[in-house]
Amino acid sequence: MASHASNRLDGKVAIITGGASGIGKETARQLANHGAYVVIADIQDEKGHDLASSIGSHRCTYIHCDVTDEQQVKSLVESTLQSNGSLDILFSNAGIMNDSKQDILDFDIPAFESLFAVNVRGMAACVKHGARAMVAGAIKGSIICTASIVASTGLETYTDYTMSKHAVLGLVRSASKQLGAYAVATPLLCRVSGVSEEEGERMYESTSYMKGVLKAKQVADAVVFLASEEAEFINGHNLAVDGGWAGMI
Ligand SMILES: NC(=O)c1ccc[n+]([C@@H]2O[C@H](COP(=O)([O-])OP(=O)(O)OC[C@H]3O[C@@H](n4cnc5c(N)ncnc54)[C@H](O)[C@@H]3O)[C@@H](O)[C@H]2O)c1
Repeated sequence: MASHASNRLDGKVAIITGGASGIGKETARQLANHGAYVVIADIQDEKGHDLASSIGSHRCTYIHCDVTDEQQVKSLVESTLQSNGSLDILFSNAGIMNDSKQDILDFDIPAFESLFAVNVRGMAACVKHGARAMVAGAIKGSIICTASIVASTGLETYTDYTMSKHAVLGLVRSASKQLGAYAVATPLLCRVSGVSEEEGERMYESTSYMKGVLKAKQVADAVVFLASEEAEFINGHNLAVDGGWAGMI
């Protein structure tokens, strides 16, 4: 069982989509360590259940939720409210990349549609139902979406992924205007990878403007900050956790 790092998020209830792996998994641990009750939502049931039990049933649970299905997203929010009485933090993080390079000359439209179903439609469904719950319950909550550095720039490849992350930025910018007084909505970092973690780290180290490479924990730390009272007046902001990369291009 993980140790309790602080009470910064005591009494807060969080949903993390795509919480069974990678950035979502690390964030689940961090939010729980800071005192939040965490609902991990994912389609990888075994990994999700294992993670929830390693964090501890008093601080975490797993719910199967495919974000491409709006009904499942709605039920996820409803059951979180029913079981925990609140929804204070929504980390909308589930996202995928296609295996193919998706160069525009060989653009695979069905693959693009499947990717958009998760990265864009799923993200919008989560923000919609999370925001509805917060507005209805007069909850001063935080909605945080994982975007990408490719939300602000183009790539030679992965056109569909790049398009989807631009869309996340548009979603957050619009939602933050509409929800204004109620929500903090912040897209986070991204880098593109089709290689192993170690290979990726070596690759990205050469493009980094800082010593070392970006780790999931550093993104999770930013989420903890955005979800905390200290970030109360941050709204509609595109926080780049990228060692200064985006500012240099
Ligand atoms: N890894 C990176 O370098 C990086 C960098 C920046 C941003 N991102 C973005 O971060 C987010 C998390 O990615 P990651 O790198 O941790 O990848 P990951 O594959 O480790 O985690 C993504 C999780 O999303 C889940 N998921 C996929 N489809 C889903 C669906 N339909 N419904 C619910 N859950 C679903 C997966 O099962 C997985 O557990 C994504 O939005 C990704 O685009 C990744």
